[in-house]
Amino acid sequence: MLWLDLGNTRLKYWLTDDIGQIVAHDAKQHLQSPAELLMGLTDRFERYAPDFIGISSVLGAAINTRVAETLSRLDIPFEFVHVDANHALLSSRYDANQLGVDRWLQMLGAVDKKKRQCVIGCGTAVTIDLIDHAEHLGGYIFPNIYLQREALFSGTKQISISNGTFDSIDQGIHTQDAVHRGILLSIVGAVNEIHRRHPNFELIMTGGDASIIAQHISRPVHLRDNLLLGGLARYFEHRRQPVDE
Ligand SMILES: Nc1ncnc2c1ncn2[C@@H]1O[C@H](COP(=O)(O)OP(=O)(O)OP(=O)(O)O)[C@@H](O)[C@H]1O
Ligand SMILES: CC(C)(CO)[C@@H](O)C(=O)NCCC(=O)O
Ligand SMILES: [K+]
Repeated sequence: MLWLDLGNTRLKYWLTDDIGQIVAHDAKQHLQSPAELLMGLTDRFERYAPDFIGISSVLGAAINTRVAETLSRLDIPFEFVHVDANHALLSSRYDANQLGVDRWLQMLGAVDKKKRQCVIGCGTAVTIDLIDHAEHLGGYIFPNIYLQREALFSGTKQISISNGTFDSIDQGIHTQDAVHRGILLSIVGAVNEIHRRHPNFELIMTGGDASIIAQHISRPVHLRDNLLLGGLARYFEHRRQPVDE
């Protein structure tokens, strides 16, 4: 199977074998032209000869249409996932027309009907979603640390920080430190506050910046790579052989 994640910044793909093991994967910046990027990848995908392509896209109808046109040339069945607020494995109180399918799939990848869970996605946006025994209660969306830094850079005269590392939440005594530490604290502080408000929810973190953030959380955090991939696989697996759960 071939799995595609068309995110805000990057296109990711995974090829899995019959038992769900990843045999190839990559992530590429798509710079607003994912259909063109995909076009350049079709040779590679053809060589893999997957029997199905499952897709998560948060790029909107116009781009999805162009992606579908590109994939049609491959002669391999493909399907975009749509949020299902009444899914047997995960229901949701969120407006299903608005909920990003990447958030939903990350939750689907993590959901455990016996638990209370807080799924934190650390990609282009940071998302925090609460799930109570397989019911999505709602969540929060933040700009990630780099977007926050860009916002400060472009909205102020005296802050011209465009590089540096996010490695501490102690108070800074230079602009550079104050900016990086303030931004990191905004996310770390939010997660700690979520934990204070929902102490029985297990913290689960995924995405490229998960480890940068997790180090500063005062509670145990389960770092989960590829939650979205897990959600994609679960979604199509469940559809093939629906189980009564
Ligand atoms: N090779 C890499 N390229 C880009 N970002 C990376 C890389 N490795 C780690 N990161 C970190 O991952 C973060 C992005 O996380 P993630 O990969 O989950 O999302 P994304 O693919 O960039 O965003 P989206 O899924 O919304 O397109 C970046 O802010 C960056 O700090
Ligand atoms: C929040 C992001 C940007 C996270 O990638 C994505 O899931 C998205 O565009 N969502 C739409 C808005 C929403 O989820 O309510
Ligand atoms: K937008």
